[in-house]
Amino acid sequence: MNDVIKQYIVEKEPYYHSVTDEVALYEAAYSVRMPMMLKGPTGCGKTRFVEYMAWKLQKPLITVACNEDMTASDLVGRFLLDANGTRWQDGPLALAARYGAICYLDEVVEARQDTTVVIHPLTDNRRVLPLEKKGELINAHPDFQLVISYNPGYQSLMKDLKQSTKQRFGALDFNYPSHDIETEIVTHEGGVSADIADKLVSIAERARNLKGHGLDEGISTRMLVYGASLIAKGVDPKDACRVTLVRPITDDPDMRDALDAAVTTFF
Ligand SMILES: Nc1ncnc2c1ncn2[C@@H]1O[C@H](COP(=O)(O)OP(=O)(O)OP(=O)(O)O)[C@@H](O)[C@H]1O
Repeated sequence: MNDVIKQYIVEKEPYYHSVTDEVALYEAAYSVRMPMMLKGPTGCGKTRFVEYMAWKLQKPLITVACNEDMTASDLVGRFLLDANGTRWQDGPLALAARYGAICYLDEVVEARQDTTVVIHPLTDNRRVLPLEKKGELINAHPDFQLVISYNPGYQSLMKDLKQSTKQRFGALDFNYPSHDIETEIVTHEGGVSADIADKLVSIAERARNLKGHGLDEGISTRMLVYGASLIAKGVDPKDACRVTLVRPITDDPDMRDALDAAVTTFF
């Protein structure tokens, strides 16, 4: 394997608790190098899943957190000026395509429209990435795969992937895990007892019922792990819940009261 890409190998097995058959489905998709879309709310395990899969498949993983200022050049690369003149620097997508990594574009819908143009020829049978400024066409390495994440809750008509983009991907649905699995995850990741984790998950379940009734998004597994990690450090559970579960998610006083009530039911 090329030295440039070696640093992106996931050395240690990431902790990932599977939820259904997503591991087998992803393996099958990777075996035919199908571009994949991981759909689901924030903090429900999509990034951890792709890290785990990269480790399992022993393929390097290059992750890009997309944002609205991101341009196609940020993905593809650009000429840099240094003491010796100009030199080309591959962007993360070019690196992955050239040397054979899994490239994970987190929340690609946030990026500007011109970025979707560059992923199109990579995600059909051409599997090429044109570096227009450099005048080069990269034929993707056989190990290359593109994975994107997509949060259906955030999309509006103004900002969504076009059908011509969506239809280039296979998709896996993610959601908050079932009560027992989420309890195991919070126990493991947060370093608390199963009893405490169980209470945190129960609070989240109540809050998730408020989604669409005052809350835009549910309390995520990530937030529960944060809460657990404060409790594991000796913070009073009620305070830990306020800091990690209630305050970040809403400023609405009525919603905060409703969430506080859920916290006091369990702690
Ligand atoms: N199935 C799971 N197995 C192990 N850990 C999990 C799982 N689901 C969630 N987690 C925990 O929740 C945290 C957040 O998950 P992750 O970062 O994968 O979310 P995400 O869906 O990628 O969020 P975002 O869309 O905001 O990037 C992880 O760091 C991990 O601690």
